[in-house]
Amino acid sequence: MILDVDIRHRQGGFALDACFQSDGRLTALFGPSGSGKTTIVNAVSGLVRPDHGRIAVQGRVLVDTKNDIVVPKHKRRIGYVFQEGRLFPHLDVRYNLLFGRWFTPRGERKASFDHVVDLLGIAHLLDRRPSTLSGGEKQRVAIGRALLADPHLLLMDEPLASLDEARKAEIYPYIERLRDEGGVPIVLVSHSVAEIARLATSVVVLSEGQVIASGPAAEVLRHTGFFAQSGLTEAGALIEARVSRHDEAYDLTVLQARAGTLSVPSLLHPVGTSLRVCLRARDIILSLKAPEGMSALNVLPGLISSIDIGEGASVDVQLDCGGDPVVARVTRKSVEELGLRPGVAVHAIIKSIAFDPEALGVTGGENM
Ligand SMILES: Nc1ncnc2c1ncn2[C@@H]1O[C@H](COP(=O)(O)OP(=O)(O)OP(=O)(O)O)[C@@H](O)[C@H]1O
Repeated sequence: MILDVDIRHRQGGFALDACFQSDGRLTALFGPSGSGKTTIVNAVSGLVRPDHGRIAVQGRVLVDTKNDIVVPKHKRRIGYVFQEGRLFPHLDVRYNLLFGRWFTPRGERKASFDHVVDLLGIAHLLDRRPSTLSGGEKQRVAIGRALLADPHLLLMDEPLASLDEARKAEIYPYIERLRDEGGVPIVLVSHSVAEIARLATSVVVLSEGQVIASGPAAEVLRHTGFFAQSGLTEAGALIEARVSRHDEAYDLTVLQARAGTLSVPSLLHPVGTSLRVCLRARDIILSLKAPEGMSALNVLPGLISSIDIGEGASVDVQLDCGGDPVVARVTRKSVEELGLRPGVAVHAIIKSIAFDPEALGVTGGENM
């Protein structure tokens, strides 16, 4: 197990009671403001000492209050990347990066400087001072500095929150590479379901200091009810698809998933690239018959596997489309009127516009 957390902690009027395990290469902690994400991250890094409980990282116990174990912060080998990079302004990028190693025992310095620099695409920045870097570049250097300390876990507390959408889009591919090739598991605090849909392999959802869901990203994200307080509109199914061809005449790219073929606005990824696609539940409508005379390009036949009835007018209809899970958020009224129930064959109709290039991530193939 990469991360095993079972802690209780009180601060002011707030009570945290969090229990979850994660084996993911990138675990996202999601929840509304004040739900306890930073408190958990601080307890793992050693900035906060939980009142009760246990924390283990890669099998190594960092906190076990029953047995009076509290490993000091500097011995935990946890990398931390803050919202604002916190680089040393008087050192150039090279020395900021090298600073990361100083606290790691010599025999345990395994991360290769050149590999980390290459992974994060910062070779051309090595002689520059932080004040001359863009926000995204600063964050890449901050991530590099943390990695060069050979951490057992990398904590990222909303590392992209201060960046605009364009800068975020620039840095996502580096986080994907880090997840797939970096060799260090990551915990990412995020407010954005779109970001989680793109990056996470596991998700922990918090609400008022409690864990309300945790598990593989594809499993958690397709239950939109977990995201009711914020991010409901972005939740949906994660599926893997390969670029099968580019249709230049119509500026479209055709993807092949187990569920069927999907046409999306033209992508730059070469044929054969494996992509993670988020099919947002709110962008899908269901039809009992194969639609005709419709402008929607993407129609996936499937069988209803279950219906999640929660509070309110909407429900999640979970489908099995050729082995890919797909979820549609529809009204309870439609469920009744169409006679939807498990086992019924339907067609999921997805508007081409539902494929947001920002929600498409390159996947190493084992990240779902
Ligand atoms: N030192 C403290 N003393 C008292 N209360 C605190 C302290 N630090 C945090 N809190 C409270 O604990 C709760 C959880 O805070 P935390 O920062 O973990 O939430 P969060 O989910 O990370 O929120 P955000 O997304 O806004 O960063 C909040 O209600 C906060 O006001």
